[in-house]
Amino acid sequence: MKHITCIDDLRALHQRRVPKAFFDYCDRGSYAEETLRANREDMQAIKFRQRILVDVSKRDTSTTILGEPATMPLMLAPVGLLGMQHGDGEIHACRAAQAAGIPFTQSTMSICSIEDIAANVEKPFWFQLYVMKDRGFIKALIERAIAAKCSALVLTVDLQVIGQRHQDIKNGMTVPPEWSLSKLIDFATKPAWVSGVLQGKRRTFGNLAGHLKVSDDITSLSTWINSQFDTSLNWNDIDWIRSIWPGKLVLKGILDVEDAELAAKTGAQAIVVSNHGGRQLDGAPSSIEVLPEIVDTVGDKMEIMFDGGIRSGQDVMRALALGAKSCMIGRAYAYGLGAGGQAGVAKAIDIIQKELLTTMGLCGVNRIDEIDDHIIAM
Ligand SMILES: Cc1cc2nc3c(=O)[nH]c(=O)nc-3n(C[C@H](O)[C@H](O)[C@H](O)COP(=O)(O)O)c2cc1C
Repeated sequence: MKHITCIDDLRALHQRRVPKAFFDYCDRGSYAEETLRANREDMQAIKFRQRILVDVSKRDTSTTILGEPATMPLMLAPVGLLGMQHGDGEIHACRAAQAAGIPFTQSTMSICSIEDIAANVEKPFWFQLYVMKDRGFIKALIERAIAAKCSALVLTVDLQVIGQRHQDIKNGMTVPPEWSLSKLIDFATKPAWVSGVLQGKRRTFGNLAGHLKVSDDITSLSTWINSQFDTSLNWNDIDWIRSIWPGKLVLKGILDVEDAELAAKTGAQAIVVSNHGGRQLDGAPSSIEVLPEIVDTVGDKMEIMFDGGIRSGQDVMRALALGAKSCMIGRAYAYGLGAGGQAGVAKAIDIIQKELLTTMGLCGVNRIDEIDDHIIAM
């Protein structure tokens, strides 16, 4: 990994090492990808004030996230199917996060189960929940997260209806998965990926397999999932979740100031300002565009987390400057996982931390809590 100097390098390596269908699943967005692009373009439009001759010899990225110490204001976002980017991907990503001293969030749609991860890592991790129609299964899933000592529940609220990703359909990432000669040839040219995934514990949805009345193969479980997204889900259901989950609750997928105000009344400790990485409502604003207004409205009532378009420490600095307390990365670490397993995720985190430290120095700040909009060039 010596010649890997930035997240784009990890992305290029991921693209070379992992079959196209899985790389595209990670990389692309919904419909015309306007929101996916806006996440990056609006981020890059924010410019820093370069400050000089400030003593920046005591720079430190440490902070707290949900009241727990963290080495930097960064978390690994829930990303589905990590175990298809690299065998046992969820375990590798969680280990890298814990070694770096930051939280890892497991997706409901992961390949490893909650129990697989808990048995293979040293510290508690966060669990992300999609609420399905089968409330008996969801209750049991929350109870499994409690039993595994997960330290926060991240309830994703922006996926009642699924945005279409054209490229997934073209690549046969469908239910049932489509097999073509070109796909088989693609797999055959990625032997390291194939052997890694074959050596992994599972090749299906680990949190679902063995817990439903349908068969455990990926096609049956995908069909079940597609029939289970609950379009009737609403604010009242949060009380039901809170009656089962006693711990810290984070609502992920808030993009509108009115929703942020409603979220602040639920008793959740935090929200993630997010548009699901441009994978859901295409034409929605970028997360960074709406962040300041949401911070102004509810920033004193709950912890504001941010995601969408972060590919560098500079981007973390931008989100913090606009009021986020911490940031999640999705693709940035998934590229690392596809590029090189646990070492690749560790590299992604290390790149972002070093960039953040340097950017702090060049903007004349030493501590995370000194970062605010005074570092932005207006
Ligand atoms: C491949 C992929 C799968 C994802 N799966 C989930 C998921 O299972 N649950 C969830 O809440 N968010 C999911 N997300 C959204 C991420 O948690 C996060 O909001 C998004 O990736 C942030 O944008 P970024 O990729 O630009 O950092 C996924 C994102 C990607 C790229």
